[in-house]
Amino acid sequence: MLKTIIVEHLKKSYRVREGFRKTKFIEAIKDVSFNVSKGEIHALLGPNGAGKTTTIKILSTLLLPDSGLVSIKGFDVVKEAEKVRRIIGLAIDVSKGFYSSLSGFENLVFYGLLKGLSLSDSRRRAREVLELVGLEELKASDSPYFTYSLGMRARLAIAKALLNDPEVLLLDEPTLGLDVESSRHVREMLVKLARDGRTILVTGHNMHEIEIVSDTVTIINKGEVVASGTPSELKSRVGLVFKLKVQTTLDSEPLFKKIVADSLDVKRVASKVNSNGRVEVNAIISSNREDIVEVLFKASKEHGVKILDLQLIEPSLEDAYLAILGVLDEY
Ligand SMILES: Nc1ncnc2c1ncn2[C@@H]1O[C@H](COP(=O)(O)OP(=O)(O)OP(=O)(O)O)[C@@H](O)[C@H]1O
Repeated sequence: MLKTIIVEHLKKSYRVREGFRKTKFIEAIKDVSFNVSKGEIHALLGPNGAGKTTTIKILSTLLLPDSGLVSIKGFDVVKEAEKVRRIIGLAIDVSKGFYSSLSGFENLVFYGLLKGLSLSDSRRRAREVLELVGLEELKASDSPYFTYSLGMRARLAIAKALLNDPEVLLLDEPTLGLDVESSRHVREMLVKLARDGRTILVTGHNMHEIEIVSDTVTIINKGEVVASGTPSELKSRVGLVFKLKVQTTLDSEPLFKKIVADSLDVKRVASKVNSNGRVEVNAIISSNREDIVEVLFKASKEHGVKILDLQLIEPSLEDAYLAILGVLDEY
C-alpha cells in the first residue's frame, strides 16, 4: 500500500552570508528518510537544530529540497506543489500569522478567502473548524485575537490548518508553551483527527506527550535519521532494563542487596539513608519483570527482608530517546 507521506534521502543546505562577499552552507538535512501511513500520527523528534522544521517546510512546499524524493499521497512536493498544497494543512509558528485586532472567526474567514473559498463557504467552514477545536465552546471565536491565551492561539492555528479539510496535517510544535490542560486538549484533538482518517506529522520536545499520541516516531539528529519505529520498538532498543527503587530498613539493607545481586542481573546499585531513617536502594536491573517480582517476593517472605515501599520503573520513550542520542548515563 502506498504510504501517505514518503521522504527518501532528503538533503537540504541553507546558504548564509558570512561577511561582505563570502557565503557558507549549513547542511540542515544530510540524509533523512521516513514514511507515514494513512491515519497514523508520526512524530519527528530530535534536539534543537536537528532539522525537524526544515523537513516540515519542505513537505509543505515552503522550501525546495536540494535532493531526495518527497511525496504526499503520491504527489511530488516539488513537481506537483499545487496539488500537495490542496491536501495538506500546516501549522508552523503556532502563535504567529494572525491579525491581532480581528477575532478568531474573522481571521479564519480571511484565510478561507485566501484559500479560494467563497465568502459564504469561508464563514461556514470557519464556524465548523472553530467548533472542531473547541473555540466555540470557549466562546472565544468572536473575541479579538490579542485577548487569546497561548492555548487558544494553538487551537486557532490548528483550526486554520483544518480550513481546507486536509487529509494530511503537518504540525510543528503545536503544544509549545501550552499549559497541561491545553496540551491535553491538543493531544486529544490530534487523536480524534487521526481516527477520522487524517494523517498527521507532528514535531515536539515533550516525550511524555509524544509517547501518548504517536503511532510511530523518527528521531533525527544533525540532519540524519538515528532511529525510527513505534515508541515500544524504540524503548526495546535500550534493552530490558528496569529501575528498581526499594525502601528498606538499615538492618535489612545488606541482605536485600546480596539477594538482589545473587539472583538478578544488576547493572548498578546505590543506596542512601532518607530523612525518615529508611534506606532507599536504587538499582538498574537487566532482568525480566517476572524474575524481579519473584526475587522481591522471596526476599520479603522467605528471608524476612523488610520492604517498606517499592517502585519498578520501565524505560520511557524519553529514556529511549536519550539513550539513542547517547546522552543517557542512567542506563
Ligand atoms: N533560514 C535559515 N538559514 C540558515 N540556517 C538555517 C535556517 N533555518 C534553519 N537553519 C539551520 O538549519 C539547522 C536545522 O534547523 P531546523 O530549524 O530545521 O531544526 P529543528 O530540528 O526544527 O530545531 P528546533 O527544535 O530548535 O526547532 C539548524 O542548524 C539551523 O540553525
